[in-house]
Amino acid sequence: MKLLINCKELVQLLPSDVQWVAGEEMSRVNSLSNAWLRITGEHIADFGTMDTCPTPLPGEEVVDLSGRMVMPCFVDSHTHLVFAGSRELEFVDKIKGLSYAEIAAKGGGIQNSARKLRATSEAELFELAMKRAQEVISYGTGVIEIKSGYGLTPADEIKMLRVAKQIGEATRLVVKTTFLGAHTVPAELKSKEEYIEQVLHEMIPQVAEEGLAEYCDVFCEKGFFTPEETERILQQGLDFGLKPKIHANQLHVSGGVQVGVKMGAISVDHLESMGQEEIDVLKSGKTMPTLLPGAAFFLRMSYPPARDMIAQGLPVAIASDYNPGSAPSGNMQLMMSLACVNMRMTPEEVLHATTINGAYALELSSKVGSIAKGKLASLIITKEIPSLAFIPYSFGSNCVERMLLKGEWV
Ligand SMILES: N=CN[C@@H](CCC(=O)O)C(=O)O
Ligand SMILES: [Zn+2]
Repeated sequence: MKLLINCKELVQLLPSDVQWVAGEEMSRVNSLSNAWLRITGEHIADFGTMDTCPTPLPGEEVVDLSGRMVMPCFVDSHTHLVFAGSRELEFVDKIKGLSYAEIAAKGGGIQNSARKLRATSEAELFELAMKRAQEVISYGTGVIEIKSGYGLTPADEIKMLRVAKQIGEATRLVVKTTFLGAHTVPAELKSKEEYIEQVLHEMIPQVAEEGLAEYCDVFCEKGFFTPEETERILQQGLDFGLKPKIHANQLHVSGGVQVGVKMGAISVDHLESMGQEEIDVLKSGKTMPTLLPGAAFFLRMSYPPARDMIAQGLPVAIASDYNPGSAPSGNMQLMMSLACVNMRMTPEEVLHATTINGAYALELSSKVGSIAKGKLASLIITKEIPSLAFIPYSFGSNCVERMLLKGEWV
């Protein structure tokens, strides 16, 4: 048991039955000043203001957090954390003027990561991913989604998902895994149809049988997979118990949002290219629009229209998209800063987007994403900072002093 006392503020109090926070509501965050919080096992047992602070129980660890805020951990609902090697030479190509599509066309991009991943053993991949996992924890992440998609063969996709699962076993992170075989067509195959057949009839059944993923994702984009192909793949996923997610509308208005909502996708992610029609479609469904400001920043693309979406009553989640090509950072505090500066979201809005709305995108709203009795005690203890707004304001700094994951210090 642990009793945190003299907390400057408990930030983001929301009952466990709140699934997401949308529209105007995103601008308000419930907090409690000068507070205590008790942890029993992995969970938040209770909390209140210091005038009601209970007497510590025998053997209970009491921690004085004067000056520090306590917040729910970040929920990073979209990452490609398992990868081999880096792609900084492509970064230099981009600086010199090549586009994402041009780099992909000359064998770079996802193909480059696939070559590197196939040449890396499961044990090495695990070591690399563990370092990244530890780094993102130090920046406040406690729940993370990890995709496959750099293997592009049955064996290598399976290898990636096994490593992703191992990260959940070797750390106190909550890990959710997503099969993204349809990330691109591997260079060695002549026809896309041949690869789609492999995804449908070899990869999805095997991933499902081994229980390696909960979600199935497709890169729905010109030059990658069409909306019709996306639907076929996601339907096969559904038939095998994998729920849909989509990489949608990153480079073009791709039709991905429409397919996602039609298929009941848990989230559609990226959304750099959006029109009113896509916003209207999202309003008609329960799919979480997930914005990835790190990718827009790194690829120097226009940002998703977060203000329009929120003004029209939608929720939005923010995730890092941590990957070696388009977003080589898993720092969710930096994502908050990018969202505030480039999408004009307020600190309160980005807090909802990186906690409870990310939790919805992983079907975990009743377990994480806010401070509530019974939720997991996966919490950020900040440094001595003046306010919530200081976190996105002080971009590039780490405002996290310590992390508690599932009730334990890490
Ligand atoms: N857009 C597709 N997939 C990744 C990037 C993949 C890569 O360049 O390695 C993304 O989410 O941005
Ligand atoms: Zn991605």
